[in-house]
Amino acid sequence: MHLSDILRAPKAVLHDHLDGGLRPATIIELARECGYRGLPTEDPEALGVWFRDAADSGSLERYLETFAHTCAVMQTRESLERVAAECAEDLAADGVVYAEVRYAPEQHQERGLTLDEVVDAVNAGFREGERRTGGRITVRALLTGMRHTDRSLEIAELTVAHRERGVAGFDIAGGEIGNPPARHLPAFQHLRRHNCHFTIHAGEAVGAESIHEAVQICGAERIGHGVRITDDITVHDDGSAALGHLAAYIRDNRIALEVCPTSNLQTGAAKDYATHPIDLLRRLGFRITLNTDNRLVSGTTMSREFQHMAEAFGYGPEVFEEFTVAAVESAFLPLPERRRLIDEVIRPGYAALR
Ligand SMILES: O=c1[nH]cnc2c1ncn2[C@@H]1O[C@H](CO)[C@@H](O)[C@H]1O
Ligand SMILES: [Zn+2]
Repeated sequence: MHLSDILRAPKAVLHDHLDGGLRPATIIELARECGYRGLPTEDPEALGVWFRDAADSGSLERYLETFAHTCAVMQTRESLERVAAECAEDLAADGVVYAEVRYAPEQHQERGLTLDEVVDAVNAGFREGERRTGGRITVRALLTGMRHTDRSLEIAELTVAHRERGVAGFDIAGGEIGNPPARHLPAFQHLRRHNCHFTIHAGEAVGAESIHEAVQICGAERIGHGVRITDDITVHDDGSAALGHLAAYIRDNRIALEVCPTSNLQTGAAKDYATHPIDLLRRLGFRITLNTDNRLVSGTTMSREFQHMAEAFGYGPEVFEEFTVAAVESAFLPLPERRRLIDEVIRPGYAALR
């Protein structure tokens, strides 16, 4: 598949962090404006490389340390609005037609913004970005609670309060080790009581038990990463595979895995592209979606993830269409909107490539 076709192919991303995808030049400008002096360099190109290298650490904890620099410059209404608008523009330029972009509102209060002000600013930025791209992209926000803090119930309440205004659901993120999802049960119970969507980062730094807790104890509808579900799968020498009860449950209930290959290589959740579990899971029938996780921190785009997968597994447009349709089917959007995207944008977009 040619690069121009990969770029042109319609894409959907369910797992992209707002604070992991800033333009390096924007970080530098915002740092100057707000007086943040902690950046490792003021050269945009070098800064982009720095993020990728620093995050390429083999550990999720060290990967996450890099976010101190992006969050530091996202503390005002104007900066949040700008970053969100540019996020929508950059995704659209990469051929993304639908995006769920997540961030943790609690990390943007250092200069006195209320949680509602943070959410309103980011939403305004997304609407502005959609407008600038002529409506080529639809963006929804997911509000993230941080696993190591105790504000998840508050963020879940915020999600419910903003659900009619651009917020599609909730997530928890941050260091997985020592912060199991069930610690945030009151947040998930609140969301379920209010019929609100949520996904959970699980099975990235911790194995199948974290995925079990996320799905069976907390009620997650999708799993962020989830690649360590392979702990519950035995592959025999002849290539056949036996699924444990959890793996079978996830597959048989079509619970989407938000797979982010490049991020997994950086955090040590996978060794290399060629042995990344995405292909095994796909062949076994899991609902796979392909995602960026953090475009800046992982030095990636949706097109680059497509390219890596094409090189590693020979995937062509049929597989990318399958991933894209799977993503929209698992999107936190009303069914008619998902159907419209699939029938009017994604299917015709791939047909035009053939
Ligand atoms: O892959 C990941 N696993 C867990 N947490 C993450 C990942 N990527 C980003 N964040 C965390 O989510 C916060 C809100 O967007 C980020 O600040 C970062 O700490
Ligand atoms: Zn993530």
